[in-house]
Amino acid sequence: MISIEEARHLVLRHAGLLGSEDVPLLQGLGRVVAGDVVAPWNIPLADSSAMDGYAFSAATCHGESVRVVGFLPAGERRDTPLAAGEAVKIMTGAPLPPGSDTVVPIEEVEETVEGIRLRGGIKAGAHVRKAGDDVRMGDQVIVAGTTLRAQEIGLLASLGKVSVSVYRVPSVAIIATGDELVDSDTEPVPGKTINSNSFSLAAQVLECGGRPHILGIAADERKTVCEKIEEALQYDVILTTGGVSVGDRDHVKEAIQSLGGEIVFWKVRMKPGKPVAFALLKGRPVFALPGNPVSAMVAGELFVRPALLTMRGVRNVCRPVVKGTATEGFRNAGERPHVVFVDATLHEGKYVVGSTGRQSSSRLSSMTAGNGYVQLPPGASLEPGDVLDVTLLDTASDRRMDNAAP
Ligand SMILES: Nc1nc2c(c(=O)[nH]1)N[C@H]1C(S)=C(S)[C@@H](COP(=O)(O)OP(=O)(O)OC[C@H]3O[C@@H](n4cnc5c(N)ncnc54)[C@H](O)[C@@H]3O)O[C@H]1N2
Ligand code: MOO
Repeated sequence: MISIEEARHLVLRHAGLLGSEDVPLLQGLGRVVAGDVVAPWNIPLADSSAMDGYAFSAATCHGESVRVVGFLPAGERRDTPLAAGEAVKIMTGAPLPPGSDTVVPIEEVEETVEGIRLRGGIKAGAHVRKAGDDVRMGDQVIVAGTTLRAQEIGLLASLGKVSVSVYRVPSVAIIATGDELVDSDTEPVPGKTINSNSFSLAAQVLECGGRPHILGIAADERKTVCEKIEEALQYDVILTTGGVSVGDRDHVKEAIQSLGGEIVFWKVRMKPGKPVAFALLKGRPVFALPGNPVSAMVAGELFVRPALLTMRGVRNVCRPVVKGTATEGFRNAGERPHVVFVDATLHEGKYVVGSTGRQSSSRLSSMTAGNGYVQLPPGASLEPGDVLDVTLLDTASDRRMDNAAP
C-alpha cells in the first residue's frame, strides 16, 4: 500500500493541463487564463476629473474670480484650450480640457454671476486622475495562470475584451457500479441502496470547476462495467464507484485492464478510502473510487480534486489549513492515517475544533455535520486543548447563520 502523499504525487504526474479555448468574457469567471493579457490602451485614457467641480490651470488662476467658459459632463470632451484665468465646469470622469491641470470640487468654491471665486490653498494637479494611472498601455495586466475573479473580469472589460482565452475544464464521466443500486427517484426496499455517490461526486466535480456527466448505474458484471467505461471514453476523466475491493463481484479494475488500461496504483494507506485505484486508459485518468459514500468522497477530495484543478490550470491545489484547539480528545488506534471530519468554529478569532461524532465510511452525516477534516497518523493521541491542523472545506459562516463570524 502506498501513502496518501505518494498517491497524490502519482495522480498529479498524470494529470496534464488541458488545452485552451476562447470563452465570452463573463464565462471566464473562475477559469484560469491561458495567455498573458497586455493593455491596448491607458486607463484612464486621458487626464480626467475625479470630482464634480471646476477644471482650470493652477498656474493662471489664483484666488481671484475665475471665468467659467463651458460645461463638460462625463462623456464629452473639449478640444479648445482654456485661456489663462478660465475654467470649465466639469463632471467626474470627463477628460480635462487642454490648458487645465487641476480640479476643485463644487463644494469648495463660491459660485458668482461670472464664474467662481476660489479659496486659497489649492494644490496643482488636485482631483485629477492622470492618464494611465490605473493601467498603462503595454502593461501586462493579467499573467497566464491567473484565476479570473470579478475584478479581473471588470479589468478585462475596461480593456475592450469581449472574450478571454482560458484553459478548458475537464469533462468527467461518473459511473456507479453495484447490483444493489437504484436511482434516487426510486423508493428503496431493504437490500437496495440509492445511488448517492454519483451525485456527491458530481457535486465535488462542480466544486472543482469541472463538468460532470452522470452515466448511471452499471450492474456488477464485467461486460456491463466495460460497456459503461467505453461510453465514458468521450470524456477527459472517468470516475467509477464501488466494485474495487476484494469481493467476488468487484470487477472494476479488471474491466479497466481488459480495455487496455494500466493500473497505476491500487490501495492507499488511509481510512476511509483504502481500496481506491488509479489507472490510465487511452491517455485519460480513471479513478476507481470505493463504494462506501464517505470513502468515495474522501478519495474524491484527496485525489480527484487536485487532478481536476491541475488539468484546468489551477496552480495552488491546496485547501486552506488552519490551527485549531481541540475541544475533545482525538485518537487513532488503527494502522492507517485516519481522515476525521470536524467542525471548526471561530471563537474570538481562534478556531476551536470538535469531531463530527462517529466516523464511518458509510455515514455521510459525519461529513454534513462539519466543515473540515484532520488527518490523524497511526498512534495519534491528542487531548482537549491540543492544537490540530484543520483542512477547511468551507467556513462555518458559509454554512450556518448561527455561526457567522463577527
Ligand atoms: N474482505 C475485505 N472486504 C472489504 C475490504 C477489504 O479490504 N477486505 N475493504 C473494505 C473497504 S475499506 C471499503 S471502502 C469497501 C469498498 O468496497 P467497494 O469499492 O468494492 O464497494 P462496494 O462493495 O461495491 O460497496 C460498498 C458499500 O457502498 C455502497 N455503495 C456502493 N455504491 C454506492 C453508490 N453509488 N451510492 C451509495 N452507496 C453505494 C454499497 O451498497 C456498499 O454498502 O469494501 C470493504 N470490504
Ligand atoms: O477504507 Mo474503507 O473506505 O474504510 O470503508
